[in-house]
Amino acid sequence: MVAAEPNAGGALEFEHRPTSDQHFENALAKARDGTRLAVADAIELLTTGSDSEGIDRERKEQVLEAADYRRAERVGREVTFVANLNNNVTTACNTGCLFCNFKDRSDQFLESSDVDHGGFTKTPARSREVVADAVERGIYEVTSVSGLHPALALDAEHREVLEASERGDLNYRSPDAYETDPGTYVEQIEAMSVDGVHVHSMTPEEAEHARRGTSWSYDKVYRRLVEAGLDSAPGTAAEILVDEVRDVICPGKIDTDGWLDAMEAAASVGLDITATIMYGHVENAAHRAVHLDRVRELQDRTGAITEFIPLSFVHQNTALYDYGLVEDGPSVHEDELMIAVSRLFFDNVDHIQASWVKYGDEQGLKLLNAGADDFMGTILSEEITKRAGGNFGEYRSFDQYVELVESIGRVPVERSTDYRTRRRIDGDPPHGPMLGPKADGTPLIE
Ligand SMILES: C[S@@+](CC[C@H](N)C(=O)[O-])C[C@H]1O[C@@H](n2cnc3c(N)ncnc32)[C@H](O)[C@@H]1O
Ligand SMILES: Nc1c(NC[C@H](O)[C@H](O)[C@H](O)CO)[nH]c(=O)[nH]c1=O
Ligand SMILES: N[C@@H](Cc1ccc(O)cc1)C(=O)O
Ligand code: SF4
Repeated sequence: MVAAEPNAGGALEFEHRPTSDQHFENALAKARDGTRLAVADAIELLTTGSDSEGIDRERKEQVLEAADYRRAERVGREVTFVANLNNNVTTACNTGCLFCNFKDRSDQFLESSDVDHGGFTKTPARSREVVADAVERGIYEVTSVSGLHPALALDAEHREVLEASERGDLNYRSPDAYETDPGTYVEQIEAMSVDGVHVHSMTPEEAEHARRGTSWSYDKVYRRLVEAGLDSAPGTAAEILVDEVRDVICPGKIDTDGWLDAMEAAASVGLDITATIMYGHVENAAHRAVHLDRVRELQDRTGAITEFIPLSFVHQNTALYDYGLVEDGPSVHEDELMIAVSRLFFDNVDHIQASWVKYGDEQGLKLLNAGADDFMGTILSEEITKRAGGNFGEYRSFDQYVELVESIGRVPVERSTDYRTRRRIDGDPPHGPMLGPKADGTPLIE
């Protein structure tokens, strides 16, 4: 046995408790034979049995083995990755999520401020330069998620509504007040759409910011963004899709139903979406299990989720840690079980990602033998994890990818964001991307 989950509810009194009337052995049998798992089964598997404290090593290995078997059966031996760039537009954000150290309070960005905050805002022209440089080097996807800068509006029409509003509660301020103008979401998406690059952007929280002060539907917002060049939407801002947890860690964010509505709207206008869970803070295994169930139902309704991405909470520089609400992030055992149970629970999502920026190489490889089959992308730049205290780096070369994937006897495969195009990588190094319009096999990083 190993130590109990460090933050399993802690001092917080939650309605959802990590117990069930299912038995671990029954849940494992269901998982092995591919029967659709219930929330109670997921609780048993995530806790290796809710009737005893701590994680049982032998049972954990049984769960990981079942997940590895399911992965092989479902997607085979390929491990995929994408040649992408991460371009965060701004760190200005007043939402105040207690797990996030990416953000800087927006008044520090005012023309009149002389505070040195270390954050940044990019104009659409600057975003275009950054993306154009990376496209020239061979990337074909840009992921862009940002703080909810008060000057950001969906488009010119939205800006007019916000400028005219007498309401003081809209988290809006004219761009002229700031040192750097981020433009509108539409301008940013248009700017980042360089030479057919796939633009992966606009989380549900950003979509909400892009309609504040109006009665516009999420459909309308995503439709407008698709016109501007948006190709798919990231399912971050999910955190834990149970409101009693959101009330603690991100009280300023949209609630569970809001997140689900926004994702469903993105899917309804034809966008692929991803889904995430950020785990290992104040929540317990029951919350994780309910979260998986809500995402699985969303996928039953939409079929639009290309991959599920567990995001291991990085605790070091966060308010949750400073306030003593958590002592740590998730343990290695919790990370492994989160990946494995995601694979076993999702009979309707093909791909489970091991995010190297969160887990590092060594553990990332282990997770590829515990249910995961995707190893993220090259990203080239990273601020969210780094600012929270993570230290697994900011970029990856294709040569590194090939070496890592082959070291565990699997097949390295370059993929497009939507997984519809794939290329097996073999032959001698140096390796570089081949799938994008300007990708000619030249290594991104030498
Ligand atoms: C920083 S936000 C940026 C986009 C937008 N502001 C939003 O909240 O949707 C993107 C995601 O990063 C993840 N994140 C932030 N801080 C983190 C941390 N300390 N550890 C792990 N993931 C974190 C969260 O899942 C969050 O939804
Ligand atoms: N593209 C992926 C990323 N990109 C980096 C994120 O934007 C972010 O900085 C970080 O993950 C913070 O939560 N990250 C992934 O984990 N997976 C991706 O596919
Ligand atoms: N790119 C991934 C994961 C991700 C994106 C942004 C993040 O801040 C964190 C994770 C997605 O599609 O959702
Ligand atoms: S997670 Fe997003 S909304 Fe929350 S504080 Fe960070 S940047 Fe702002």
